[in-house]
Amino acid sequence: MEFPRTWLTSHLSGASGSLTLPLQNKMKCPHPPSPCHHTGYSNVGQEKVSQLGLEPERDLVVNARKHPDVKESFEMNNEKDTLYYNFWPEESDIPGFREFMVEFWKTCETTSKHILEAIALGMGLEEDYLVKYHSDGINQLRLLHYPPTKQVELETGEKERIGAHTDFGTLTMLFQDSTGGLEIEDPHSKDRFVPGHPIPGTVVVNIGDLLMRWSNNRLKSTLHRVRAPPGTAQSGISKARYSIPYFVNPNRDVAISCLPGCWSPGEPKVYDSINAQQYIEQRMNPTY
Ligand SMILES: O=C(O)CCC(=O)C(=O)O
Ligand SMILES: [Fe+2]
Repeated sequence: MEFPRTWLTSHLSGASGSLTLPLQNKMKCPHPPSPCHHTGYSNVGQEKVSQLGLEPERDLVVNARKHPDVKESFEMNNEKDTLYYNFWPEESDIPGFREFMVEFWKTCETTSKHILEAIALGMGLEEDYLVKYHSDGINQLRLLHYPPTKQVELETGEKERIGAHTDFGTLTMLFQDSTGGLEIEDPHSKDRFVPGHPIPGTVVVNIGDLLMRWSNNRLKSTLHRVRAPPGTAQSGISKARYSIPYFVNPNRDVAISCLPGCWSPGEPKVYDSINAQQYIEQRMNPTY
């Protein structure tokens, strides 16, 4: 999918500017301790993204957390969300940031609805079939900054920018800068990751777990991660990376059950029905 290049450049650099604020300013809007209230600023080492919410063993979670992701982030939800409301930096520290982000969030929401319409049509459903389950706008915009890190530590996996995971919700629109390092697992070959090279002016669209469940595995939520950028860093220190995922999620009360047309006696339902919010919270819990 193509976005106007100037729009993308100004949003990537403009929004990411908030992460270059001094730490004491960023800490005026800290992420609360609850993993599910996923808004505000998280410093390097606070979050560990993984697949672990799918496995009950607590010691695995504790182990994974010994190698936290080398990234900092600022997350915001719909301004109208009264459950998991937003935390903002002080206006005087970064004038216009809040207004800018709210507009950015809305532009992404409009675009996401077009993508949902296209997917519904492609699956032989009414154009608004999926959009109507997304009317509350439970979407999240996330600014990510991966600071410069020793290249060798990223190459060996001793440190991770973001560990291998699938996204939780319906779909993700991912804006990335030109640094590289995003890798996607080949759906036909387990553990083989291929680079998701940045293409100027485009946004990567990931299918999330809930859409995979909805579609009875016809649409796949692929594992992805961020490792060392390609090429050799002369200094031994890899470049910083900035990216902005926009996570599109169903309304909290939606029961995700196999979509009409995605199952038959010859193609039985793979998943039980699950509540959208319950699934997302199960995945969020081990991350903080
Ligand atoms: O930085 C990236 O490109 C990937 C981010 C990501 O996968 C996520 O936040 O879920
Ligand atoms: Fe992701």
